[in-house]
Amino acid sequence: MKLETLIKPLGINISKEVESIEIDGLAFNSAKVEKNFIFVAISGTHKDGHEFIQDAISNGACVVVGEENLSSIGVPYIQVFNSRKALGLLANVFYENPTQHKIMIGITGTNGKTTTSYMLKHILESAGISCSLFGSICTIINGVENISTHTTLDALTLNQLMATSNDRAIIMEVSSHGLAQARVEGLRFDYCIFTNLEHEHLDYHENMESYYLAKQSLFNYLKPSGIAVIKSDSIWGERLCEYVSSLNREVIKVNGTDPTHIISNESLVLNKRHPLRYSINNRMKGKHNIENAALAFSTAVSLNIEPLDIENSFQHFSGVPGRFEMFQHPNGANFIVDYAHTGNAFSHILETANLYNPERIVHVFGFRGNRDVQKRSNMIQISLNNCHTCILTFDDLNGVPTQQMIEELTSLDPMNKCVIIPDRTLAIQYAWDLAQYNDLIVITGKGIENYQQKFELPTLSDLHTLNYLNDSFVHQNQYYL
Ligand SMILES: CC(=O)N[C@H]1[C@@H](OP(=O)(O)OP(=O)(O)OC[C@H]2O[C@@H](n3ccc(=O)[nH]c3=O)[C@H](O)[C@@H]2O)O[C@H](CO)[C@@H](O)[C@@H]1O[C@H](C)C(=O)N[C@@H](C)C(=O)N[C@H](CCC(=O)O)C(=O)O
Ligand SMILES: Nc1ncnc2c1ncn2[C@@H]1O[C@H](COP(=O)(O)OP(=O)(O)OP(=O)(O)O)[C@@H](O)[C@H]1O
Ligand SMILES: N[C@H](CCC[C@H](N)C(=O)O)C(=O)O
Repeated sequence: MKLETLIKPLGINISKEVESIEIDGLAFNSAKVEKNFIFVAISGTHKDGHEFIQDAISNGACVVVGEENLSSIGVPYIQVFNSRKALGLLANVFYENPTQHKIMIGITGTNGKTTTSYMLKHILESAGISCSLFGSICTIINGVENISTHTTLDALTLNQLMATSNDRAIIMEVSSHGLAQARVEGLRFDYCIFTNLEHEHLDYHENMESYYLAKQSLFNYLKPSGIAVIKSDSIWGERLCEYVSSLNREVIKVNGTDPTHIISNESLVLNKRHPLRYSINNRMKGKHNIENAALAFSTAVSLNIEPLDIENSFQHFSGVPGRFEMFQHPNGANFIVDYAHTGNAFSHILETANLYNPERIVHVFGFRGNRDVQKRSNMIQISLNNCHTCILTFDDLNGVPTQQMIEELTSLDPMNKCVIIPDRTLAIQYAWDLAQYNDLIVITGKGIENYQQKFELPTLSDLHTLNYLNDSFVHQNQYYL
């Protein structure tokens, strides 16, 4: 493709000679550059792509796009205001606007994106609309599933993959990181859905306000005919409705679920346009899942799918891997595996668990390393308020040293109210052994993820020396040795 065509949406003038350069590909990582590629230099969180320009040129870059004011780099250089945005726009043109004829649905919010996306895919496919799915668990394109590396992939990969989709609709989760990093730049949505906003990712975003603004920015990508479907009964939801209206885009407000049917057949009351009560047989229990179903339901109704067909489709909905999945212990105790990793999600899951009237609730969970630490004590408090036994364990450490994580867990539990078993397998084993008929064991944080990043536990004598073997560690010894 000629550079002239490629850079049109950037609105930048270049010489005729440069315009005629033939481009064979794009890369934003110097190691991935090949002959006749454009290299887009991005100033990132850890590295600065501008420092790799010469590597990129050695690998074959014939044009470089970047933010810095550079000259004489050896190949034509195009300076832009925002390299990440430029990457999205270039990728979209290079892959020939792969989504222009598709029904594009983007879902954002702290919790519920994956669940809502699975529900919507199921409803749409039951109505004969094939869907590609991009999200935290996997990408599914033309029915082929691949494990995800990110909730929202980078702009280049997104466009590359979308160009391979023969499906009629694309349903994608759009994370706040994805929005802040312009990973969806160049895409346009027919529907943008907002689930909720809770304390999360404040390791990355400065505060709730900037976290909200990142989420809000998804709605800037609505087509002029696009529709926002917003869970509106919160301050953030209300504010978002006002914002979208100010953009002159249609808003469907979703609220009003019926909390009396949380674990039986659920009912949901939709927006003002459809003030009807629908009853769905949702195998995913909990008020939060009624909310997710209501968002999926409202979007589908707006796509002209008959409410009765939607109700019927839920009869065959098999749920979402790792989200409120129930299993039974041979002795009759029940297990719930879930992906809850915020205080609000804990409230939903544990309140739902309590509705089963178990003898005891035992909760196993940890905290991913190098992520929002401010949310942790609230999560422990909610767990302690709702459970008989809380077992704190490791989630993925993400580079945090084991001893530091042990220290962090112990300091979060100064009164030794929790049992601390760092090795997650042993923590689950402990809960398994503890479980008796009518108990409910809730394991949260990793959901369907069937791996645990490798870590080396300190030896028992190290723990003694470091004085970590306080009361909460007592139970661990028998499993640790
Ligand atoms: C903090 C963060 O989000 N980082 C993401 C970001 O990396 P970055 O741009 O900051 O990269 P960097 O390492 O600083 O490098 C800067 C630039 O130098 C380039 N470079 C670097 C080295 C080199 O030799 N040559 C070279 O060209 C890099 O390719 C890059 O363009 O862009 C990369 C490409 O898209 C992502 O892989 C990377 O995700 C990291 C691994 C990550 O962990 N992200 C998480 C936090 C994330 O995005 N999570 C959300 C889900 C959140 C939710 O739960 O809602 C997600 O959407 O997955
Ligand atoms: N509407 C909701 N409100 C509050 N909590 C929810 C809601 N939906 C799901 N949850 C909780 O959040 C967890 C994650 O749900 P889900 O995977 O659907 O969200 P997500 O937004 O995709 O999260 P992530 O981006 O971290 O993968 C669930 O396992 C459940 O505990
Ligand atoms: N098990 C993890 C889930 C992380 C969710 C993911 N969306 C992220 O933060 O990258 C936790 O308890 O924090």
